[in-house]
Amino acid sequence: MADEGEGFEYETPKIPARTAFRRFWPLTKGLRKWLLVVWLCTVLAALAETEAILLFGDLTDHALQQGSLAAFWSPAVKWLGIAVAGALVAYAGNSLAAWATERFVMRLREHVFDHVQQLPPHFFQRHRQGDLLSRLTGDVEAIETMVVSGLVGAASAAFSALFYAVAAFWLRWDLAAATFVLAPLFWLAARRFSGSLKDVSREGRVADGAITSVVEESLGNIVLTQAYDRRDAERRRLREEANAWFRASVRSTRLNEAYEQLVQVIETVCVLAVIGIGAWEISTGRMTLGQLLAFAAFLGYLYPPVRGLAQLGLTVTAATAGAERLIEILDVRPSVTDPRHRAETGRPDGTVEVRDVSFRYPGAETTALEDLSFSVSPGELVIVTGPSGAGKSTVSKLLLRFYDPDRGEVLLDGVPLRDFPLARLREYVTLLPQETLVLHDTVRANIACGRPGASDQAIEEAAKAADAHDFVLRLPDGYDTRVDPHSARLSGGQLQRLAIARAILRDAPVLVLDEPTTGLDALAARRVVKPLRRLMAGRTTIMITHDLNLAPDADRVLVVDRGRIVETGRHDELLARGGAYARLHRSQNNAVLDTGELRMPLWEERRTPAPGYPYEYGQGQGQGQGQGYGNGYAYGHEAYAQTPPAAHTSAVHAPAAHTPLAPAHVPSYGGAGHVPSALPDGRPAGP
Ligand SMILES: Nc1ncnc2c1ncn2[C@@H]1O[C@H](COP(=O)(O)OP(=O)(O)OP(=O)(O)O)[C@@H](O)[C@H]1O
Repeated sequence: MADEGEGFEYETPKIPARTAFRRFWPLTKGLRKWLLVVWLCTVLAALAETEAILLFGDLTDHALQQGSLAAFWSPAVKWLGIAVAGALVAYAGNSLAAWATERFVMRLREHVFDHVQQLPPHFFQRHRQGDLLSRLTGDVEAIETMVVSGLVGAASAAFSALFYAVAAFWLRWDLAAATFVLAPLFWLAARRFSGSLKDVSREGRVADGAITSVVEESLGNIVLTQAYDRRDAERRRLREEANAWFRASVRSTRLNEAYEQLVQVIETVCVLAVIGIGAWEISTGRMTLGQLLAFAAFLGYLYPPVRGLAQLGLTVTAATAGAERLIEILDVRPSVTDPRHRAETGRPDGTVEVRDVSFRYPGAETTALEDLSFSVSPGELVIVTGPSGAGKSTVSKLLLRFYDPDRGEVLLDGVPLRDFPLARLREYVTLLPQETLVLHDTVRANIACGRPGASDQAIEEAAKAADAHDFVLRLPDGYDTRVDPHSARLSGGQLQRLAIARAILRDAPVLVLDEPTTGLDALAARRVVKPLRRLMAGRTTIMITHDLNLAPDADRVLVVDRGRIVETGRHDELLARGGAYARLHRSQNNAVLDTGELRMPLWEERRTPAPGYPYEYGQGQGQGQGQGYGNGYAYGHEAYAQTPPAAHTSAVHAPAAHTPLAPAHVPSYGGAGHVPSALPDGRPAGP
């Protein structure tokens, strides 16, 4: 198994061809009988060729040398019949071989792809995507040349070589023996070249992966490239990798060509030896010209398989370099697997408990989480916040069971997550990740992937609940409009609303939201709040976020720092405490103030005012001054429905001198002046 604990780069293992072959041979299961048929076709084709050669000798001696047309017809008809039968057999054999090899390639690719899809997040952070692509394409094909074509080719070549050799011996054993003395020269030549060829193939495969990576990364970063005019730098990066590939490719061609030419020379020596001995035999009357030509023809047929065997050795050696790269991936074990004894549970209520959890990423030096404990009751909203690198996203990875904790346990309805079948667990716990994940497919398919097989009506209802229906209908083909991850058709906020629709359709009892508003501008962030609320309603929600605008809604806020919970409580309690949370909140609000007018309406009042807290909150009931703001106001608006209005109606204190949002603006936002008159540390909020 690849050691994940050693560091951040994996070392490609060096593997002998035999080990690589054994590793992939099991994938030929079900194809082997067809490979046998292919081999039989090759044997039959070789038999047909042999018969044709013998008929050629017969024709030379009887029809040509004696000038007899009568002696021509019978062998000619036989020859033609054999040629047609041989052609049919060769056609069937080659077609079947192509079918079997392509099936193998598909099977191998699926096998590796399946495996890669189970690998933990850190694997993808440590491997370049382009390199993985090249392994799934070029390297997979290289293995085919070793396992399927290689094997069938070797078996066919070995049979043909043996067969023609026997035929040559049968025709003239002494002449055959003389030529066979030279046969080991082929083997020596192949041996001489194989080591260098393996090295150069390895370099070529690595360079190929690097080129794909550079192209992939560069295209992914095209905006940065163009905006900063990094074309030269990117070209240089490509050229560096391409140079490595160029050198490996030229060296490989040179080696192959040198081997080819050397073999040609050896063959010429053999043919000259045969002609020399043959001329002497004919001069002494021990051989006819027909026999000599037939013998030479056998040699002509014998050399390709002998050469092929040696060449195949080289091909297999080169393919081993690809096999090494695939085995390296296949040896990385998924960090979590399905349990042996599955918990028999129905749909959980959604009680989540994180119990004394510690966790360190494979290969990392420090722990990401340390003795973390908290629990969430069904339907509760818990916000996990903290500074960057505190371990917030790691919590989400453990809740989704991308990893198991090193110590402690994560439980759902009292059952450890590791006892749930993975597929079932991911049905019960839905992740809404930070980056909006979009399939290259239609809008409909993008929503439906939340629940495969969902009806169109269910999809549209989910889209309506996510406030996506209207903009989807405005797309050129409505729900059948195709989108992709870099789609310019949809804004970040719209993509996020599609993701929310997908999560609504999935209807899991537990939701993990990882920074659901990060990366969105203020207006877009506001527009997703209402759909987010609909998504969270009635579900256990753990929201990981820096954005504390939703914190007043939370039943509890956990402040995580350096992998530990440093504070826990309700938003207002924590603010009143004036500790880590209050500092985080303050720093965020400073940033909010910096962004000026647009963000102001995002200021939100608490559900219950914190006594003694130096803030003064504005009201949030304003609705619908333009859609963006209307939704923004929903931040507070839906919360009001659940809490007595009196609790939310602190006076608006938004003096013009304190804020870029002058009083004149306040009414235009529906009176929602959530404007602090002073910062928590007592400084005035305005300039
Ligand atoms: N794949 C990884 N391998 C090793 N260490 C990692 C890996 N991913 C995260 N870490 C480390 O674990 C710690 C917690 O990371 P995490 O991503 O959970 O932080 P976070 O609070 O979500 O940060 P941010 O708010 O910036 O997203 C950090 O020190 C980080 O460097």
